[in-house]
Amino acid sequence: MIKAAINRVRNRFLSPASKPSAEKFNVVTEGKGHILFPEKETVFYNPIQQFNRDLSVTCIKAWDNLYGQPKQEQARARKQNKKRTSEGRSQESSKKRKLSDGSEETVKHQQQPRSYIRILEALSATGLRAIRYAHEIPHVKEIVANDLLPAAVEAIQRNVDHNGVGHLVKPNIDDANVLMYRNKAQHKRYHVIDLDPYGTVTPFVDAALQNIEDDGLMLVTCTDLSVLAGNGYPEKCFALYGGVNMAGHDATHESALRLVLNLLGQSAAKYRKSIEPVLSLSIDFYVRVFVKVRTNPLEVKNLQNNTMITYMCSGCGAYHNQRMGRQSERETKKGNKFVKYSLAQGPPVSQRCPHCGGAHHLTGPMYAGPLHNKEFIQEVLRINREEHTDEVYKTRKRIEGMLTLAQNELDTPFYFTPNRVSSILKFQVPSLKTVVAGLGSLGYASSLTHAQPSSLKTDAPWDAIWYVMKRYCEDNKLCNLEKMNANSFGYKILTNARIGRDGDNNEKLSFAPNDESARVENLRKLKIVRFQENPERNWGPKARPT
Ligand SMILES: C[S@@+](CC[C@H](N)C(=O)[O-])C[C@H]1O[C@@H](n2cnc3c(N)ncnc32)[C@H](O)[C@@H]1O
Ligand SMILES: [Zn+2]
Repeated sequence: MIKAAINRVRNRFLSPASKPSAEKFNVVTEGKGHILFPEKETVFYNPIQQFNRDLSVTCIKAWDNLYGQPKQEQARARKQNKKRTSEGRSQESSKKRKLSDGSEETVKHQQQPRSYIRILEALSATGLRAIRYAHEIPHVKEIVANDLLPAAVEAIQRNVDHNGVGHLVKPNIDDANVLMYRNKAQHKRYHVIDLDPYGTVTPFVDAALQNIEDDGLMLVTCTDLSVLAGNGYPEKCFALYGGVNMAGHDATHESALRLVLNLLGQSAAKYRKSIEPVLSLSIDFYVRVFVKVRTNPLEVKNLQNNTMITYMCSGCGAYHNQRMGRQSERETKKGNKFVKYSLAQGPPVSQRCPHCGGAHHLTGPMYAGPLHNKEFIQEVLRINREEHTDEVYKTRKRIEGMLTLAQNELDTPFYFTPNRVSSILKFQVPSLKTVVAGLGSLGYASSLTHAQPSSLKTDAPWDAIWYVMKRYCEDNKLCNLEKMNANSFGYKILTNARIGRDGDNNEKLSFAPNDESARVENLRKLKIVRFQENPERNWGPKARPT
């Protein structure tokens, strides 16, 4: 039936006699793929997304090395053991080899990794991504490049032919959900599912989660940042993602990531599956998350505790996270350990912010756990450094920069921008290293974030952040209370006697360089490339072609 549909499309748009000739088209090369473009653009292609595609190639390779191949090997070993046991032979998988001096050497049998990876690119447009996966990722067995539009599938077929990857890439015309549910019915699963839609991914999540192999990698883009990170559509954000973003706050881009992960985690739980984010990035005008999915009812029980709501002060930006549930390890009378799940207690804050008196806004629920798996990032960075070149991977430096930042991020949710908090207190912003040193002297860790330049993640509570900022202002005689409006949030913070009441902190606080500030400074000195070089004019999300 699918073949018939493709043939229909092929016959309609591309008669067999009219084999594509490159002269009729402009050729665009990206990575190792070459795409033929008709002069009149009818199918979606955005060159700015090369970063997304370069990164995705590298991440799938990392997934293959860390999880895919080891799992294949385990399965193979299990199969071999079963076979040997049933044949009553020795478990040793080795052979004797005669050496020239007549002695014997034991040779371990090393199996070469076989091609096994099945990839589904559910929303493929030109097929460029699928074609690049075919050219650039080892151990690929099959890639389905699917799109709903006949013109897109015609382009995919043309590009597959032009690239000579017909043995790997299968163009398919279908609604992505219909295709994934049909696959499910036929017990056909994919190791990697890539969802790169216009706008939100929400309509495709349920089907994809049911169509992925255990321990498979799901790659998800959302470009609807006006909803996920803007301040105009809280109701739409809630409807699509089951939570509200931190509108107007510097950390709204991280809350966008956490909302997408919330959607994935909540949806997966319905099918007794859990997600593990291995890399979650806020990039230019979109978010891209990479999650490992597995059937694991025990892990699903952690979802409640791994979900939080966040109270965000509309005055000074202080935030307070509250997990939706509690869990603790207990022991039965017989000494058997078990986990007790219970209700969270609250509210953890009052209606008004204790620092500035501003109103608390409720945001979330959203994902509360770590955004990345550091081992995974390390492998992506290794591949990027050792196996890729600038010639093919034009965004290689940016991958290095962004992932180095991500790798060094603290796991604690959100961040603040010293620039913003200084403007609330109305004094000139201290350097990042000064703020980090101050927090470090009180025993708190800090890091940069990939999501926002000149911003700090810290495990310090807001009491400590405001205390450090206030003391810096006082010690350097920068405060100008007389000139401040007594109703302003800054004035209220500077005159708030509660902040810094802890005498211990008063003595410990120092802005002299320390290990924390040295670590953050070293990272800043790496001259990290966060933004894509030479973006084209008016670059950004692209509209659907008409
Ligand atoms: C943003 S583009 C994909 C870009 C592509 N992944 C790349 O890297 O260049 C989104 C594509 O999804 C297709 N699409 C939209 N809704 C769909 C659906 N329900 N099923 C299948 N394809 C769909 C559109 O025709 C469009 O080609
Ligand atoms: Zn406040």
